[in-house]
Amino acid sequence: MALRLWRAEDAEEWAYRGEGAANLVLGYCGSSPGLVGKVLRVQKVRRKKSAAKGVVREPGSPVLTSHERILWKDVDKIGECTSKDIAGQLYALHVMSPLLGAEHVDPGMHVAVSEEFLRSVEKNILDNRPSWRVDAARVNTLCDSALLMSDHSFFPRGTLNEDLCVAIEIKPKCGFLPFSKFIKRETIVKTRVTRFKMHQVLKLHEGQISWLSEYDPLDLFSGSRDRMNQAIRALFHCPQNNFRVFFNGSLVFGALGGGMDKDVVNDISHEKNEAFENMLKTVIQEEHTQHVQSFLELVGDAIFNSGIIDRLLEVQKLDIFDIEGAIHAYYNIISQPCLICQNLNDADLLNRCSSIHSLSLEESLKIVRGYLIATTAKDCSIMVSFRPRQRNVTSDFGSVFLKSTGQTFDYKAYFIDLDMKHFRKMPYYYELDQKIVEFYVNAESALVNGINSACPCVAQNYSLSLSEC
Ligand SMILES: O=P(O)(O)O[C@@H]1[C@@H](OP(=O)(O)O)[C@H](OP(=O)(O)O)[C@H](O)[C@H](OP(=O)(O)O)[C@H]1OP(=O)(O)O
Ligand SMILES: Nc1ncnc2c1ncn2[C@@H]1O[C@H](COP(=O)(O)OP(=O)(O)OP(=O)(O)O)[C@@H](O)[C@H]1O
Ligand SMILES: [Zn+2]
Repeated sequence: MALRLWRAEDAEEWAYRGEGAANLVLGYCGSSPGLVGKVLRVQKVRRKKSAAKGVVREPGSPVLTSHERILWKDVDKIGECTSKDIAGQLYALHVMSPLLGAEHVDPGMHVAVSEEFLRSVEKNILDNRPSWRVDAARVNTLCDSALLMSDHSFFPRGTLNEDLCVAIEIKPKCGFLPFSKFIKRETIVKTRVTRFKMHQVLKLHEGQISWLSEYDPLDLFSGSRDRMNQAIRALFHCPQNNFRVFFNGSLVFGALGGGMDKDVVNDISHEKNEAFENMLKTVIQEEHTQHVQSFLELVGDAIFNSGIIDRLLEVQKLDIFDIEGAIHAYYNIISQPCLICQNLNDADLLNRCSSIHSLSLEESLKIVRGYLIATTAKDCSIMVSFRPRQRNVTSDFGSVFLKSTGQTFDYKAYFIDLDMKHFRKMPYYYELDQKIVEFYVNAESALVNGINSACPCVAQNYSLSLSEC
């Protein structure tokens, strides 16, 4: 089945499921037994190429650049890969899965697809895609393969209650504060305010969001059940591209296509979304009207019990030096003068950074590898699926007991989007980091100096949260 080339007529069996910046995901709606319960992840290509986001590659040439082949030389066969899907699959399998736990990762398998299949898919799903995603990128119809993976919004077939499954998706982002000695005095705020919080302010200013989220990744990663539940409630309140809920594979809460869904904020005690409300009533046997609270409690408990978030934090922390340290190792690897050191005027810091420049190539590679792996872990998502457990039926899945209703649920937790982050993006990562921090520091001091001197969009949303810093 997997080796057969998929043709235009096969496209009808695939429905739009979602997308991020780089890939589009389709859910299988046909009846072929080998494909039921699968999703297909197809690559997109940006309509406008930017220096940071992509390079044009000759067909048949290796996917990895020469520096990336050195960086990932220990990953079997990845250097020779001429297909992005295969390279991505090898990276998820050999780099991310051992770190995050094979039981939480499905690296998928690649399947051969024809150009006509991809063209038909693109045409069929066009109306389901958010328009800003359509404007930004289209299906890469020149790809000859795609990635077939388990659909994490379902439980595997052949089990009871197979048509009742709720799944949540969380993009947790970075869950710790950096403490690297390479962080400049001007950006030291990074050691006390999360990247997520600072980035929100820039996103608001740039019109990517309309509200500042109160979600604090430090709560989700805290290891405290109460703080985790608080994080889940904040995600529910303002989901942006960080929280979604699916019922039997269909989105019932949050924004489709990774959209920021600009104007959505939700009230836990007064749910207005009918599809979500109906789903909750089907699944949560709550006599009162506390369905949302009970559901969020269930999500928090399952994530807490699974330990998945602790695993993720460990991998994120492979970013030991922060981008302000790792960038120097990048310049060692490309054997070029360090543009960061050239512009530093703090003698002590310069001295510390020069210690990185005297490291060996192997040590520099280790720093950048750690940084890039951590970047994947800071950008991936987790999907947790639930179904009510049948009485007296044994189950291979984890279980979570919902105190407020006395129900027991099976759950399973998986990571998605474990793509390799590109070495050539290191200078971009540095620039974005500085931009986020600089904007936040300016917004903060403008607010301290008086609300009127701050940019109006930030002032409106931001004055409340400033006191927390
Ligand atoms: O840089 P960040 O933290 O904004 O993360 C980017 C994400 O933005 P977010 O802030 O989560 O909305 C961004 O997500 P959206 O497109 O905003 O949904 C991508 O995941 C991007 O990854 P890539 O370009 O596909 O490799 C992400 O870029 P990487 O930094 O992970 O490469
Ligand atoms: N295995 C899966 N099962 C069910 N749904 C999935 C699966 N993989 C992805 N999805 C859905 O498709 C969406 C897009 O997938 P994914 O995050 O892999 O895209 P991406 O382009 O790599 O994202 P990013 O913008 O972070 O780079 C996800 O947000 C999720 O809703
Ligand atoms: Zn340097």
